[in-house]
Amino acid sequence: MTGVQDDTELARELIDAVAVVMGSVPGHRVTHAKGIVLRGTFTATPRARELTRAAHMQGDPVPVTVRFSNGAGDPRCPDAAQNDPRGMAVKFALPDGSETDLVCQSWPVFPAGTPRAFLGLMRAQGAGPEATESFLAENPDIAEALEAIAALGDPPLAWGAMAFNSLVAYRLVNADGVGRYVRFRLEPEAGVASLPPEQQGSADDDYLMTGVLEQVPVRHRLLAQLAEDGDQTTDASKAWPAEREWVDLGVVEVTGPDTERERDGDVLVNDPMRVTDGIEPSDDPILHLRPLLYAESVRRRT
Ligand code: HEM
Repeated sequence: MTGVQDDTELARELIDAVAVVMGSVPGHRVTHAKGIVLRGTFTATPRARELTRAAHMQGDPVPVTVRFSNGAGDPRCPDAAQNDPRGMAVKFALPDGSETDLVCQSWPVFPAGTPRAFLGLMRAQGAGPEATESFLAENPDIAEALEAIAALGDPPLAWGAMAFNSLVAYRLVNADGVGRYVRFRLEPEAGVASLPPEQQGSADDDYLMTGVLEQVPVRHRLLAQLAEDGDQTTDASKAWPAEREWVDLGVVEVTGPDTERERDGDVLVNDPMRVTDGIEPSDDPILHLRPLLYAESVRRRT
């Protein structure tokens, strides 16, 4: 049995281990240290409100704050880094003044299904290639997830050419109280494209962050993959069968730079457990630990 104390300790251990692997720099986010905060709108499709009664899914446009980020812990990491878990976090401003967050990353699956398994991987990677090799030999599921991750085309051509996944599942609940488990994906309207290999060596260190300001408006469709009865909803390291239906919930349109957040001591936190009525967290243990992980990161960066 685990308690709040155990989870807080686990979060601290995990942050310590991740900081080594991700090259974290004190005073900055432990991961996803380099990013750009933008603003825009989200407009839901009619299909969205059939699945959820969430306020931003009823069809009227709502303002959003979007942060695109590299995954590394170093705020100076070059944007053309390989194998980086990049992020797109969307904060929706709801009509009642509250917020709901969607936190997605570029990997197709998470490497491990539980916080302890991920801690094992981080400690092995932190110890070096030999330790990693024997850890992966003992954990074939994690080795398999890492293969799926390595197959991703990285780095992207632009933020508007990359797809991002929630990986963890949520339950959408509609006005009749009918619930359905989903995983979210933000799919670029312009299509997915990688930076051509011949440009990777010469790309500007900030080409993603500065490029997006010239490319706005940038649009991502918010898709929901529908689970079917019997699909597991607590292990983000396992993809659902490819034939599961994808539903178009609406469009996130980024229109320009945000001029308010992260100034004068403002702390922007995107929390995957901050969800409004009509969206419920699944029982995924990684999802439930993330507020503690992110709070520990905030302690170290503020
Ligand atoms: C489904 C799995 C996960 C996804 C999709 C995900 C995605 C993200 C994204 C997109 C951000 C940037 C948020 C922003 O721009 O404000 C972020 C932040 C962060 N993530 Fe995760 N993450 C996941 C799991 C984890 C795990 C297991 C750890 C373990 C240490 C972790 C550690 C962090 C930390 C330390 C931050 C910085 C938090 C802050 O200072 O605000 N994440 N994550």
